[in-house]
Amino acid sequence: MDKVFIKELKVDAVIGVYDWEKQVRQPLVFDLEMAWDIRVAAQTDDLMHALDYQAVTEYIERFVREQHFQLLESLLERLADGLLKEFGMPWLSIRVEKPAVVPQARAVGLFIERGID
Ligand SMILES: Nc1nc2c(c(=O)[nH]1)N=C([C@H](O)[C@@H](O)CO)CN2
Repeated sequence: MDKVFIKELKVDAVIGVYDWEKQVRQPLVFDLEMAWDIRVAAQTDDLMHALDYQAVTEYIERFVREQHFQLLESLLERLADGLLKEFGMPWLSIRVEKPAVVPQARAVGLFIERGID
């Protein structure tokens, strides 16, 4: 299946298990791949038939701004569910990095795949 992707989308979030993390916004970096058959969009040259990566980006920014979780797991599971329902892609993968929060590592994070490719 064809894929639409978003790479290194930076969004500030209130996220974390520790008290200090509930008082600040920390950067998260998202990479997404979303399955989408691009042929109808290509034939019609019409955004209406495309998976609009700008609209997906704005959905993620709004979701992360409005929802506060302790675990990245909680954020990612709900975000994936929301994207599948809102945009109707059959499959997606999301990778999220929390940079510089664990001093020994450049970044930590998660990678999930949901739906059917
Ligand atoms: N699997 C996870 N491990 C940890 C998380 C998380 O969200 N998922 N979060 C933390 C802290 O909030 C961390 O970001 C600061 O040390 C620890 N481990």
